Amino acid sequence: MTDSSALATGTADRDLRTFIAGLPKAELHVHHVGSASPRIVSELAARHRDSKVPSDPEALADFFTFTDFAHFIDVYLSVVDLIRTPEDVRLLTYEVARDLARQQVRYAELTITPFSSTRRGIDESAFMAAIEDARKAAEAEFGTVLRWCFDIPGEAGLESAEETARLATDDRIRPEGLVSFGLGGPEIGVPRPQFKPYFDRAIAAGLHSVPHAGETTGPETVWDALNELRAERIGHGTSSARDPELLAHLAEHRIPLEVCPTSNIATRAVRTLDEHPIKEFTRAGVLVTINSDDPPMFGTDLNNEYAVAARLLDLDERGVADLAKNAVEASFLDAGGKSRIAAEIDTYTSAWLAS
Ligand SMILES: O=C(O)c1cccc(C(=O)CC[C@H]2O[C@@H](n3cnc4c(=O)[nH]cnc43)[C@H](O)[C@@H]2O)c1
Ligand SMILES: [Zn+2]
Repeated sequence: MTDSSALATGTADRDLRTFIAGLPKAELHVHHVGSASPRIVSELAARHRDSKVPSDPEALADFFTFTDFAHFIDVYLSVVDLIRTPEDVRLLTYEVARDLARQQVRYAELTITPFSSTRRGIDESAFMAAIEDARKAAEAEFGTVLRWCFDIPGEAGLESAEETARLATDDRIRPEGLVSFGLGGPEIGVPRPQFKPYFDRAIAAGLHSVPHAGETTGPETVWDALNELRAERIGHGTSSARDPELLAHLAEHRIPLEVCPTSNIATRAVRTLDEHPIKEFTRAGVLVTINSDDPPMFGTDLNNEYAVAARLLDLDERGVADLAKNAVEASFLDAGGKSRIAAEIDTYTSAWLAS
């Protein structure tokens, strides 16, 4: 783990970390390829030796040190290049689910960029079969429920938007686990409104709208995501803190932010953790959810992100449990699924506090 958590190592903090490790959780903003652990990356790099990605896990830590957001995307795409066959896709998905289950993640919405795989020659039906096979195996073997968000890699242009919308809305292709439609990649020079027709199609097909916005650009991008793409949650939304009217709107309309603190430092979207606007969000009454984004690439995991948030928001166990319940509330689970995980969080917290 990086020292991004900057937690003091006192007994109370160790206890809080132990509490977090056992707490049932939901993860709403985590990328498929960005979740490949050093072990998975090494295995894939060993399978595909012409790649520039190091197969030595130690060398990976250096490789995963980013100078800025553009450098991060460059490195990200070199890992995408390691996923070449349906078997690679299945391995990645299944192992990501195993890592989530180890952290007591009961439910995760995994952001997948199918365009990046289909344009590299993976057959679309084989791709969908691989993720679905891994999803069913993960639920049966680990008890972790996975759902998919298909995102447009914005910088790849409208061709990628068309392909992603087609894969997400064609009943003969779209996978059963698909619940939402997103937009990722760089924001600078990639205006959100151009993607409106694709989001309209996805929403008409029953998918939820969850674009990234305000990660590397200002609050106007978040407004565009709300007004043009009909966003129901915002990926990151970091720059919303600069616009009090926007914060009030997010709070009033219960539009959750998917906050990923360590990611924002690793990509240099925010300078230091102490400057992270998470406290402004909670103060304004915005529903904050805690997420890990691309955990191994950022030297973190979801448990560490909760510990970071607990420090920044000065939370005890009950406060952390409330954050975990925010994610359940903001998820696209049905009412029964939400109540089950929320009840599990309450039972776990009460037992912990009574012990
Ligand atoms: O796949 C391609 O061929 C391709 C061509 C041009 C551009 C792109 C992308 O921009 C891919 C971006 C990729 O990054 C993912 N991602 C992961 N973490 C984040 C994040 O914190 N913010 C934004 N995007 C992120 C995203 O899901 C895309 O798959 C691809
Ligand atoms: Zn993201």
